[in-house]
Amino acid sequence: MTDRRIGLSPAEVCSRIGSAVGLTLRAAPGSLAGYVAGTLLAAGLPVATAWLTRSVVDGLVSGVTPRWTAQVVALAVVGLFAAAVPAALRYLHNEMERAVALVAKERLFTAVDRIIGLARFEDPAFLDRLELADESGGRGPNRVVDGAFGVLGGLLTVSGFLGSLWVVSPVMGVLVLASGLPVLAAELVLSRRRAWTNWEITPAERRELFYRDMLATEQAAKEVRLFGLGAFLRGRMLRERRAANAAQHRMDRRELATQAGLGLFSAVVAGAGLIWVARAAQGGQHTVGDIALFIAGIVGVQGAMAAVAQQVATGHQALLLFEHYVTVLRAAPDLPVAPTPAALPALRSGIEFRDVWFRYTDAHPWVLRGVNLTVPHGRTVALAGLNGAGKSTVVKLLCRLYDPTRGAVLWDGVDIREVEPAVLRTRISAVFQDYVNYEMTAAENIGVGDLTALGDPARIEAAAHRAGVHETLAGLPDGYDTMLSRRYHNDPSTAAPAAGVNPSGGQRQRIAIARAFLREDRDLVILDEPSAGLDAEAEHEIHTRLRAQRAGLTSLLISHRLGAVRDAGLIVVLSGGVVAEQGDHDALVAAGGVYARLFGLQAAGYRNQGV
Ligand SMILES: Nc1ncnc2c1ncn2[C@@H]1O[C@H](COP(=O)(O)OP(=O)(O)OP(=O)(O)O)[C@@H](O)[C@H]1O
Repeated sequence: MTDRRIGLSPAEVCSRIGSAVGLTLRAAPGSLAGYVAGTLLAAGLPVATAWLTRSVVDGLVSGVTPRWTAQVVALAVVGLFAAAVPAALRYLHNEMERAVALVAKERLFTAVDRIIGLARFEDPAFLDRLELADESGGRGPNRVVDGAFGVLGGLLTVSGFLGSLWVVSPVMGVLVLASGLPVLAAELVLSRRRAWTNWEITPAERRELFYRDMLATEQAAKEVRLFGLGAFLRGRMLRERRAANAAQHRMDRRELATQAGLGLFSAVVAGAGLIWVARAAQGGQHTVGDIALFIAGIVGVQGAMAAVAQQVATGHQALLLFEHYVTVLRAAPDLPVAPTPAALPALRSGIEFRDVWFRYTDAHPWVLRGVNLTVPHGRTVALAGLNGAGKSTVVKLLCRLYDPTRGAVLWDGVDIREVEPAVLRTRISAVFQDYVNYEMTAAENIGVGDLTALGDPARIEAAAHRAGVHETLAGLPDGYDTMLSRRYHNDPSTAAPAAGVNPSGGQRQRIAIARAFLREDRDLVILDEPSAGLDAEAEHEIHTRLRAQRAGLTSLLISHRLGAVRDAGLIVVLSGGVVAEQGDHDALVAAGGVYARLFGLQAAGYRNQGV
């Protein structure tokens, strides 16, 4: 996924055009049919105008007949179509664009949802590609369709006008056609360059978005104001914009120079042709109608050739961008999936880390260096250790958000890599250290823990009760339907939408715990710092509830407050990437190691405060 190549082989071009047309056909078949018919009709209209003009002009010179009158009427009808078709095409185009964008987004984010682990979301090149895929998936297919049928229509116009030129001078026809080839080649080079520029500026544009968020979101507003970061962040944001602008400016200059050169070249060819035909007409070789036809022909061929080149370039650029979309859609799984996944019966014996080594990438240091650890069925294991010891990493490996670099995580002896990741995850309930605050209603914030509970207020309230947050949520302006965000209204269509609220840190933590309570029937409960933001009373209360909740369940508890872990049947201390100590509280205190030192420090802190 980190491939930054820009370019497609002819086979890839055909396959991508097929994908884009297929996507459009599926999303908007009626609009596509109308658009193709309209494009081809629009292509024939200028040629029909030129030929009819010639006949009308010659008819005027030679005398008015009923046939001449019919030609005048036909010219007027063609004019009517010429006026109406572009507007109809624009309408159909917009219809197609909206329909295709919807289907493309659905497919893109279904593919993103299939990503098993987290590593891809930490790969800047993938994130750049995803950004372009989202952008090009919406408009890309339409541009490819525009390009493909625009080229077809353009070629139709070119051949029609070539016929006109041929009548007057075959040599001139060939010359004008040949003069279009450099235009086509130059436009192709430009389109490739523009696609590269888009790829090149995406990192700057993503960083610009980051600074924009820092400047305009409530989460960052406190620190930005207190630390006076506004000008600093604004400067950084504008620096990224300037870098992107500079790349686009270079591209625009290149395009301007190329197109000015091409325009001059076309003008010279057209001027030479005009002088030649005017001289020939003076010599009596051509009629007035011939001259009119020649002028329309040369302008038409050059205009249509330029339009074809432009369409080829736009289509080519759209294809190159569309490639990002196709690449994300067809990406190989980020973590290996077993061809025939093993069944995952209810946990009976326990979960084992067997000689697990792990680093986030080859460029990162080892976090775990041969961890051997067992979480026995029906028991609570507490994980302790200093900041950065690897406790949350153990949690991520358990949920298979990464695979061990070496060694294995076994569920009743079955390597979790052999199991369907979605099945494994249905067996786990978790409160992550960096749990999510969903900008949704209170009920939804809890209900996302188990989507089957979303329409079941009784279940949601029961979970909130147990997390000790029911009174708070029931007392909100709209009860459980209150939006837990002040950035969005719940229902903006109502005359006075209820105000959203920002829960306190501890309330949010209780909501995250309620979410985990919804999944109480799972085999494994993971609690990574579940009470870090709670006051002492709430912490005591929550731990009592969690203890009751965990009774008989298999659980992994991480907490820096060692008072909260002392009751765990087994306490495991991670240090230096290995299990440095393990045992129950008394054994570890007696051993006088890392745990005893940390516990002693915390206990002394409380004693010194006279508690
Ligand atoms: N996604 C990541 N990519 C690279 N390194 C990471 C990533 N996540 C964590 N690390 C590194 O791995 C090490 C272990 O981190 P981890 O979060 O597992 O520690 P922890 O024991 O949970 O710490 P804490 O007590 O501070 O929560 C740290 O050095 C951290 O910088």
